[in-house]
Amino acid sequence: MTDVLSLDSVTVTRGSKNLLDAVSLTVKEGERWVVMGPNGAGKTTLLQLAAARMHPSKGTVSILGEQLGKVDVFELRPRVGLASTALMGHIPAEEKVLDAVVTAAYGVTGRWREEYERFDERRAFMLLEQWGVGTLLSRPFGQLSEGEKKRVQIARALMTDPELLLLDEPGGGLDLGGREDLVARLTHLAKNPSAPAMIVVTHHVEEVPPGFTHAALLKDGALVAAGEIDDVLTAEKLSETFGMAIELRVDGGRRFATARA
Ligand SMILES: Nc1ncnc2c1ncn2[C@@H]1O[C@H](COP(=O)(O)OP(=O)(O)OP(=O)(O)O)[C@@H](O)[C@H]1O
Repeated sequence: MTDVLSLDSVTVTRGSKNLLDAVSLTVKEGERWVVMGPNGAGKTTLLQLAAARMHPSKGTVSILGEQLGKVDVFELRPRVGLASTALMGHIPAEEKVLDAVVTAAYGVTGRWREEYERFDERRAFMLLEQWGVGTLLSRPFGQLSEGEKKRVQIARALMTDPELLLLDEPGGGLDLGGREDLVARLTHLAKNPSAPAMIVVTHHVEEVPPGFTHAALLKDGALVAAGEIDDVLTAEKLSETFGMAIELRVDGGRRFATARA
């Protein structure tokens, strides 16, 4: 299988701090990855690299066969779908939901011309429907609930039919129903063989959709473990990553973690 993303001894330094420290990781076509680690571990930094929105200080990053530093990132970015709260912050509050999705086809976050291709509008609508927010298409984006915004964000990330999909904490701020709905939709997407390779950052093992194939655990910018999900999401490795004794329960393909009493 082809490499979709490859990090080779990647370090990202800001001031005297290494946000990522000698990280090597390869994601192949068809794989579904989850990235976990404590606050400040470097998860978002990793996704920013994968989205061609940051360059490494040391090491090499190759995305879809193109090496960062040797490629025009503006040509590469539409091939990678990114959904993150930071990106969501760039969508103007008054932007209509449909436009918030359509504009991804043009690599912008605000509607900047009156007429978009009908094809793009149809695709945006189809994606909004798929993510259960089709009825909101005319609402201003800023008025949506957190859960609705998350789904619109994912629809937006899929707009360009990306070869790599990156979701940064898609379950953040969702209520129980919203989280379960998201997990079900991601499970469905993960099972689709024509869906892009995926990397999902999450804080909670409960949010890991069944069917995800790989996991990476980060701590202080370094990888604790990376590889097949059952080898990585273990009580022992989660305990090491989070610095506390963790008990893990697996039930119906879902995982549940608590502190060991
Ligand atoms: N420009 C910067 N200069 C200095 N430190 C930074 C900079 N950007 C991020 N950091 C720090 O780098 C570390 C990693 O940040 P990152 O956002 O990648 O972590 P994260 O694992 O996504 O955290 P969280 O779970 O809290 O979202 C954090 O300690 C953060 O404060």
